[in-house]
Amino acid sequence: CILKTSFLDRVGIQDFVLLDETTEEAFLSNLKKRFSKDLIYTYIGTLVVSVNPYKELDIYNKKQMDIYMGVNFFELPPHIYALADNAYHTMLTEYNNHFILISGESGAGKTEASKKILQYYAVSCPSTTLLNTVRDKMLKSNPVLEAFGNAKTLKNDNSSRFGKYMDIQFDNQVRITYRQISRS
Ligand SMILES: Nc1ncnc2c1ncn2[C@@H]1O[C@H](COP(=O)(O)OP(=O)(O)OP(=O)(O)O)[C@@H](O)[C@H]1O
Repeated sequence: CILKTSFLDRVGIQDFVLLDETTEEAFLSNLKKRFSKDLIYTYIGTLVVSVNPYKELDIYNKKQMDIYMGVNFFELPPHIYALADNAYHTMLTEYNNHFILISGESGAGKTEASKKILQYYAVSCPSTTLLNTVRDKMLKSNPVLEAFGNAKTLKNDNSSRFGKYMDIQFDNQVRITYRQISRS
């Protein structure tokens, strides 16, 4: 069971900050060790390093979302949901804007990561029937954007041929009220 495996995530070092040696070899060896056990996420403090698994992992579901909801960032094994949850809850406590910057080479998994984050917010944020429309639009806009803006390249069969800036706004009851996507 993946859920159990996640809890018992003891393969390699979960946070590169804790590596004894700060060499490229030690970094890559830790990443490789974790990747061989399908542990694609590793922290560097509050950064998340993600390696594209190129296969479906059973770590993106409602059960996993519930586990990460409202839990301290470092209490559970590294996950993109922990990052999303941390940004959301820091926004609530600090009353200011937050951004998640996703970067990496073509095919690294940036688009997929952004979708996982959106899905997390769609499921975990409070909602109403009216606001569900915003949520649905938020999730359903991706295939349309990809249909027009993606193309097959040597590196990625579904490569985004545009930069993406997503703006998600919340009302005073921290419900998603608006989402805007800008392309460049
Ligand atoms: N977390 C993941 N789990 C399973 N497969 C993934 C994951 N992330 C990426 N992939 C696979 O890798 C492919 C490429 O990922 P993605 O399109 O997100 O890369 P990208 O970094 O956005 O690339 P580009 O810069 O070219 O747009 C996806 O179509 C998907 O098949």
